[in-house]
Amino acid sequence: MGELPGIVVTGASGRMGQMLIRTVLESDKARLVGCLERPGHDWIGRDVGTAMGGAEVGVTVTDDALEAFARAQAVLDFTAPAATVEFAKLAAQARAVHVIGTTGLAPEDIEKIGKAAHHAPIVRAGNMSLGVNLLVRLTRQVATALDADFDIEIVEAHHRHKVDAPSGTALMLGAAAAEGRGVDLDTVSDRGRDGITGARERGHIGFSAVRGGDVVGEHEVIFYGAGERIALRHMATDRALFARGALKAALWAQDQAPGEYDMMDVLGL
Ligand SMILES: NC(=O)c1ccc[n+]([C@@H]2O[C@H](COP(=O)([O-])OP(=O)(O)OC[C@H]3O[C@@H](n4cnc5c(N)ncnc54)[C@H](O)[C@@H]3O)[C@@H](O)[C@H]2O)c1
Ligand SMILES: O=C(O)C1=N[C@H](C(=O)O)CCC1
Repeated sequence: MGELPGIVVTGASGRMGQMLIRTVLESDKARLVGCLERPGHDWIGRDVGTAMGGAEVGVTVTDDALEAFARAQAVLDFTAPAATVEFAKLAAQARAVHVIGTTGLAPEDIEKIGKAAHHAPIVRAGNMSLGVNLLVRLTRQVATALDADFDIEIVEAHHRHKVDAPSGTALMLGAAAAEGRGVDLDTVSDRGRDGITGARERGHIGFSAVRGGDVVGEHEVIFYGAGERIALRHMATDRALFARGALKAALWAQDQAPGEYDMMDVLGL
């Protein structure tokens, strides 16, 4: 049997970074070959196992992305938009699979990532869980079945540290609802209502973001009709869910041609 695929985790000290490192270390299908943090971070030069408060694992945290990617088959990246755009370029250069969980990407970031995908497979999703990706499918299906007599509202809740809103997942759900209705999300999106907003517009899709405490991630799509309502809901209770999905994506993409993929492709939904 050949060597197991080597994985680099970016944003090693982050909430997701640490979860990804644990998931790779516990896996019998992959091995951890590198960990990245931003320049100047106090984990640089330390063994990542001891930096996380445990035993040594023989992987030193670095800020040299290209050197680390050159030793890897895949990069698991849950960091921040500017870092992810740079990592897409470098992972493509190293011909390594790039799994992107980072949310809050601007359209121009996504365009740059698309260019990098000409050289290596990139799997990008605002949510790596099976349940949420199934919820996306169900949302599209319900939105196709119901007309604009039903008002669609998407409500999401996350921990107090989250920096982007609406969440990447909420945007995936909104895109699915818009697709089901055959409309363009950008033209029907209602975000951040405040003040004298006027009555709700028929056919619009509303977004509300709640932030607080240690909520891992909750999403609800509600179709409000006259005298009835339908609610589709997902609750994540453990970040390991996203890390397992990311590793699954990295292993799946080893056999794929360069290009852009999402979790629907990975999960075969
Ligand atoms: N797709 C999913 O399933 C999913 C799940 C959870 C979180 N996320 C997303 O993942 C991202 C990270 O979330 P988090 O809660 O772990 O955030 P976090 O702030 O805890 O971690 C981000 C880490 O990235 C590091 N970082 C930033 N710039 C860097 C650079 N240039 N080089 C190396 N490291 C760098 C930071 O130092 C930090 O350690 C967010 O965009 C979040 O929305 C996605
Ligand atoms: O903790 C976060 O941040 C999460 N971000 C993703 C999103 O924006 O949807 C997925 C859920 C957790």
